[in-house]
Amino acid sequence: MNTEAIPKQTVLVAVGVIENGAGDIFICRRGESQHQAFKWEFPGGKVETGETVPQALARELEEEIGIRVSACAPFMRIEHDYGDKQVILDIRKVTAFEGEAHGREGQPSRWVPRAELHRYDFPAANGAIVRKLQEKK
Ligand SMILES: Nc1nc2c([nH]c(=O)n2[C@H]2C[C@H](O)[C@@H](COP(=O)(O)OP(=O)(O)OP(=O)(O)O)O2)c(=O)[nH]1
Ligand SMILES: [Mg+2]
Repeated sequence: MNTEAIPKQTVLVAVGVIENGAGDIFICRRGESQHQAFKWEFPGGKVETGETVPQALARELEEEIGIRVSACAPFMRIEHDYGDKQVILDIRKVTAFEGEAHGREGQPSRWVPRAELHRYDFPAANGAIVRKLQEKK
């Protein structure tokens, strides 16, 4: 069978960049059974059928880190091919939320100063996000 002819699985992912009053960014570590296991990530997840990206982001951030998003704005969009999986990351800046962000599924999580983000091992697709967050304004 010619496997090259089979279209790769492509997933649309809603990703949240969450900042606190001190300018730190919230990140989580992916679990062992997940794609890109043990990498650090900006929380988020797959957009389900019938959902908009902001709806998916609000649902995922409630499920994964226990916050309620009241406003978000487009930040950037990245397409990346991991070989086994192709992802489209629709990254949104969370501009207003309620609740205390925490790893609600037992995953390690922390607030990190922007200037330290590059020290964390993120999935390959995230390089551009980290660079944009660290650009001098
Ligand atoms: N959430 C998130 N996913 C990312 C980032 N960078 C990156 O390449 N990804 C990839 C990894 C996964 O292939 C995909 C996200 O899927 P996910 O595993 O978070 O999806 P989900 O929350 O619906 O999780 P699951 O129930 O399927 O485990 O996007 C990132 O910063 N955050
Ligand atoms: Mg997820």
